[in-house]
Amino acid sequence: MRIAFIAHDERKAALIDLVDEHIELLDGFDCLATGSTGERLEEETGLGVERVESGSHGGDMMVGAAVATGDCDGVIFLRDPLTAKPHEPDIMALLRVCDVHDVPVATNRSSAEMMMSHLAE
Ligand SMILES: O=C(CO)COP(=O)(O)O
Repeated sequence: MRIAFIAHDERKAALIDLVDEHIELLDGFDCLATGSTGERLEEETGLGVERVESGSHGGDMMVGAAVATGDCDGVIFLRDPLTAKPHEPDIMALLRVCDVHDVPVATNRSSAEMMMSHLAE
């Protein structure tokens, strides 16, 4: 099971909380994350992740490529819904490729919790 984690700066604390709460479950998974999200997850939760570029530098597209090639089984992407991002097209492309390949993608804490509960079963 390979899961990708991404959070915009305003949502990183929420993602860290979520990962912390499910750290035992996640330890058994292969985890992928965009640059600063991965750095903070490693430092603040101890979760081992494969880090790709920051979202603003192509990281969302790298996660999208993993989805397209069947190398990613789920994406937790806590987006900031209140701030426009210069790399919005990359974000939309990632969400689209998840839909194209029917890979679950959670974009807020509640849906991410549901994905975690499902993975725990
Ligand atoms: O910008 C991002 C997602 O669009 C996330 O990138 P970082 O994890 O490097 O902050």
